[in-house]
Amino acid sequence: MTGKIEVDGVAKVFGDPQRGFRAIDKVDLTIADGEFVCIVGPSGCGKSTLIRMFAGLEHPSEGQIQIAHDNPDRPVTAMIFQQESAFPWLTVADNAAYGLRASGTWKGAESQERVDYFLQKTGLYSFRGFRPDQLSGGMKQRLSIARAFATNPEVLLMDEPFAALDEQNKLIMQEELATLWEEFRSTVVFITHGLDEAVLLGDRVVVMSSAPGRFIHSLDIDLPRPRKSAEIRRTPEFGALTAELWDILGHEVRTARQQEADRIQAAGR
Ligand SMILES: Nc1ncnc2c1ncn2[C@@H]1O[C@H](COP(=O)(O)OP(=O)(O)OP(=O)(O)O)[C@@H](O)[C@H]1O
Repeated sequence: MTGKIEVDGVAKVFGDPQRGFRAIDKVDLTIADGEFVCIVGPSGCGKSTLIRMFAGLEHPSEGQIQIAHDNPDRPVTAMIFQQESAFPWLTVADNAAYGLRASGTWKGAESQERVDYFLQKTGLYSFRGFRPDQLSGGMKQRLSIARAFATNPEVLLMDEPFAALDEQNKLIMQEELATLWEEFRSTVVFITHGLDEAVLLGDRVVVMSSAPGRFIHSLDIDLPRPRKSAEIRRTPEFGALTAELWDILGHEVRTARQQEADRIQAAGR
């Protein structure tokens, strides 16, 4: 195995293996240890299905996914979803500690220190006695980030984590995530619809085709780090990379829209 994550000939068919819906078609991908990879693609191309397979929540119909588990003291993956995932009956502090406890890697005071550190980093420390329903949407998503980082996973999986946030909060969260990641440099797979978000955060952006999803392009993002959102967005390089991505993706989005229209028409016949 050469990468941290190896995807080898993976396909996903929902329903009957022969006549079911082929969501992902024979994809190959290698992600290096410590690499931040963003995946973009039209709606319905199989991005969530793919990341769910990385998390072990779905299984490939063909091929295999291998994630190197190099350190048994660390969980292999932690996932952050688009939707809030805090337990409403637990305090902020207990929610943040939950991942560590659930993965069986809780080590008393040392773990508590780690949880407190990430509560501080995400600006939630003074809210640690609150319940999730006393937090705003942005704060709840910061709680998910604190919980995931606290587990110190070998691979952090993020499925459109900021999609439900308003634009201002999204910009702040992107920068906060970039800063946190630059400190820890775990391997990250990040699904997004935002091309600017992908260029701002990623070392590499992988583009998926319309369904059935395949990888059709991989773009290295050589922008210097640390990346400060406001500064980097003003650079010509940022604009050029975002435009290059849209040149490739725009065609796929139009194809996906046509597929959708054809499907609706066929269903109405
Ligand atoms: N459990 C399932 N059973 C049947 N079909 C499914 C299932 N899960 C996903 N699909 C289908 O597989 C395709 C890919 O879905 P997926 O959610 O992975 O796409 P996506 O790229 O993440 O979409 P979006 O960007 O809109 O979130 C879609 O057509 C979806 O309807």
